[in-house]
Amino acid sequence: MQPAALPMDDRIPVHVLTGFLGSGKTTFLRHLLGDPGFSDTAVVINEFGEVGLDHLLVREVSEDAVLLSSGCLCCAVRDDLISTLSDLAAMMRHGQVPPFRRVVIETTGLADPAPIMQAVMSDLQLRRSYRAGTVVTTVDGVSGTSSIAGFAEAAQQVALADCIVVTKSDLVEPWRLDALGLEIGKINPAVRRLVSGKAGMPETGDIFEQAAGLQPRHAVVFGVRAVRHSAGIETFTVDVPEEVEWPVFIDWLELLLSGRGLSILRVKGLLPVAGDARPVVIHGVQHVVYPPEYLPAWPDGVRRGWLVFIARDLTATAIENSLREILALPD
Ligand SMILES: Nc1nc2c(ncn2[C@@H]2O[C@H](COP(=O)(O)OP(=O)(O)OP(=O)(O)O)[C@@H](O)[C@H]2O)c(=O)[nH]1
Repeated sequence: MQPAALPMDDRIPVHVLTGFLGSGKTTFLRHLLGDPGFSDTAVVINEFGEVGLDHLLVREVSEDAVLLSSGCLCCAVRDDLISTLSDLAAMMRHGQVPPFRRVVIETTGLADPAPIMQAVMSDLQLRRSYRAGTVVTTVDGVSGTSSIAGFAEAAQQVALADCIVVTKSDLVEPWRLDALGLEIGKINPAVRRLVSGKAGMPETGDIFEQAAGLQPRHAVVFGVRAVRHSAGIETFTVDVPEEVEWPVFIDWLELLLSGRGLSILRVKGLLPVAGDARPVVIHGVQHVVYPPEYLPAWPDGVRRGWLVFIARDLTATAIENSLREILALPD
């Protein structure tokens, strides 16, 4: 006798997009949201740092991004995540947000995805509306091997992935990608692996599940106050109130990351640059400074820059003083 078919689970899947600091989560998420099949996606972004940048970049492709003051999802603000998801479900029921068919949580670069999933799925109320989805982990093609070897967080993100996207393939030789693939295989042998790069992003249709629908999307963003995370990693923000000369700044940043890239895991922010009215988006990941990008306008119309650093075993004061000196910033 054939077993009876299981009833369809029509609850909304909650997917987690994770990956180590600067590995390309937001870039990949923007690529996903640019696919019409993902337009009915609610996005929850959790940032590690005093000021959020990712939601500004995601808003470029998903207009309804909202910033919530919060902390790291895997260790500090699980209750906020639960109430956000519960509010979203209620708002959808009441027609206050466009209907969505999936939720994607972009974690911080240091998050452990397990407690995030567990928090969602162990809440009886939430389980009525949501089911556990897929964990997708971005692994940096440039620095992935050293991050996996040096940071338990990076290895854990690989271990728990259902799908891994190796990013930045345009920046590394194929043999290095193969070597990284071997490292990934040692931790998570069965995982599905995709490769992406600026020149060619992977087909995204079924990355979480078969995408469907063309509804408007809705995004909710978590921001974070300064917190101390594991393994001596700290985050701090330097305000840049005055415009800066680009050549002076970029020389300073390149010098800093080439010398201290092992300690400075991530730097990002918005900069007011002389001769350009737009906010210049700064990205540095370990030793690498990425080409600047631009936002069309300043958030809230205020031309005021800031840089968030995520660093290990490095005093914030040293960097702040050096930046203030080079940019002639007030104390
Ligand atoms: N050349 C190249 N650059 C990339 C690629 N993916 C991401 N980047 C760049 O890498 C930098 C960091 O990318 P993000 O998408 O912000 O990384 P993230 O994982 O969201 O960063 P955090 O949220 O701070 O952990 C940015 O300058 C991106 O433009 C890629 O495939 N190729």
